[in-house]
Amino acid sequence: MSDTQIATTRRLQSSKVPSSRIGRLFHYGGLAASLGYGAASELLRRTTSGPEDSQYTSSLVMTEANVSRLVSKLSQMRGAALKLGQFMSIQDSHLLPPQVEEMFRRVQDSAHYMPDWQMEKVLTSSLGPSWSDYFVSFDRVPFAAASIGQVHRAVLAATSSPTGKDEPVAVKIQFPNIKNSIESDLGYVKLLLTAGRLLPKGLFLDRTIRAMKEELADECNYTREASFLRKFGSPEYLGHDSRFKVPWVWEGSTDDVLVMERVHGVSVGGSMVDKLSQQDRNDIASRIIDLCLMELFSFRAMQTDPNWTNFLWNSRTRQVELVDFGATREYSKEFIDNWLRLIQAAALEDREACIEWSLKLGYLTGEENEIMLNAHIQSMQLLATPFKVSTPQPFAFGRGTHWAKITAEIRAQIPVMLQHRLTPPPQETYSLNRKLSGAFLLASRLGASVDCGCLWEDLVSKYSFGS
Ligand SMILES: Nc1ncnc2c1ncn2[C@@H]1O[C@H](COP(=O)(O)OP(=O)(O)OP(=O)(O)O)[C@@H](O)[C@H]1O
Repeated sequence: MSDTQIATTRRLQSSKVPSSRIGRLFHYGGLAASLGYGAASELLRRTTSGPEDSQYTSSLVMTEANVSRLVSKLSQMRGAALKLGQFMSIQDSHLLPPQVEEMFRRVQDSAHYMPDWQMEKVLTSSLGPSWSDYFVSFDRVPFAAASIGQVHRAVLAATSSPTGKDEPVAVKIQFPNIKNSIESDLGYVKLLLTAGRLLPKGLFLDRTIRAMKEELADECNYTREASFLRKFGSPEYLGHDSRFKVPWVWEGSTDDVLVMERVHGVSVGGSMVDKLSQQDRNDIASRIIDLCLMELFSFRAMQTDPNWTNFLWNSRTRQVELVDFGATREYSKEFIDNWLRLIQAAALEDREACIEWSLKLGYLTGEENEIMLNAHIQSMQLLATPFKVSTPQPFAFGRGTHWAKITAEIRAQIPVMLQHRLTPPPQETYSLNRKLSGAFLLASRLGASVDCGCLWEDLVSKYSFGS
């Protein structure tokens, strides 16, 4: 097959990543012009003004042509633009109007990759002109493209590999200059999205964008990612836990090129789900929720991107293989102590304690009205439902279950909180909520039943508060 054929079958497109500031400015500027800026503003205002707005369901939504233009431009810009799509589509799903969600979903699906000469340039400057000597073979067409990089199949030569044998590896190569463009890209994307005055105030978009900026800067540092891969693979973390597999990292990896053991499982959220037995689905979901709890309360370091493609099921080894540690965050002991107290209070339906720990965490200022207090407490209690003593176990996720009703109820609280919120949620909760809701969503996708009460009890009984 030719490169083009391969790219087509994989839904990847080759296109030069605009790497200069001027180049990027030109791309965004051109996009705004092609959409007709005034029309775009009005369009976006109407489609992002939220469910309370009567125009929310209005027929004046983004036209198919405009959606396609945005999708293709944002996909080509990659970096911040694509990340924003991911961030919003996971974190704020059901908050954004369906057309905007659909746009982000399409941006996420339509990845591009660097042309060969640009990839060669990154590899040469990062690993040196003889970079290919490290490999027995190297597939020059990537098999996966992502927000800030692309991933190639290769075989690491025995002389370089940590096992002393030729080893199949995945080589993640970062797009050039991505890290230098974060700030300006996010600015342009925000401008395009909000066109000045558009999103509901409680979204605290500036705050969300600041959180994203920090996360993106971390994700552009593959050396940081490599250190978390090593940490999670160590015996103190998951090294001895046979339920999981964490790839090893080649020591020659750099800030821009990450070479790691290639794993062979398939995404747990994809179409393979239909082929799994109910027992396996329950087991996989249980492992993923347990992993979430271990990351939070035991490691205090969490891989916060709950994208399904980051959990791979290997039916031969019967392990959940974990990839993408770029979005790993660490949390202070104080934050985790307080957050655990809050969830415990919510699980016990103790309103006063819920307020107390929410104040400590900075969720509330103490000046909130009753409407906000009730919405906040109710949503925390709903979120804690799987862990409540009174909840029958195993807890069923998925369509038509109690959990489906709960998520609808949590969703109903969002516009209320957006309207009455006095302070943005604590910074840590952006990534934490994203991961937790992602894990529950995955359990729902798997239609799994999980004994969450047992997982929770086990955790609480082992946890020690304080330093
Ligand atoms: N070690 C590996 N073995 C096999 N496949 C891998 C490996 N690492 C990454 N991949 C594949 O490459 C894809 C993208 O990798 P990864 O998620 O690490 O990149 P990313 O830039 O952080 O992407 P995103 O921002 O979309 O999460 C993964 O979803 C997976 O399909």
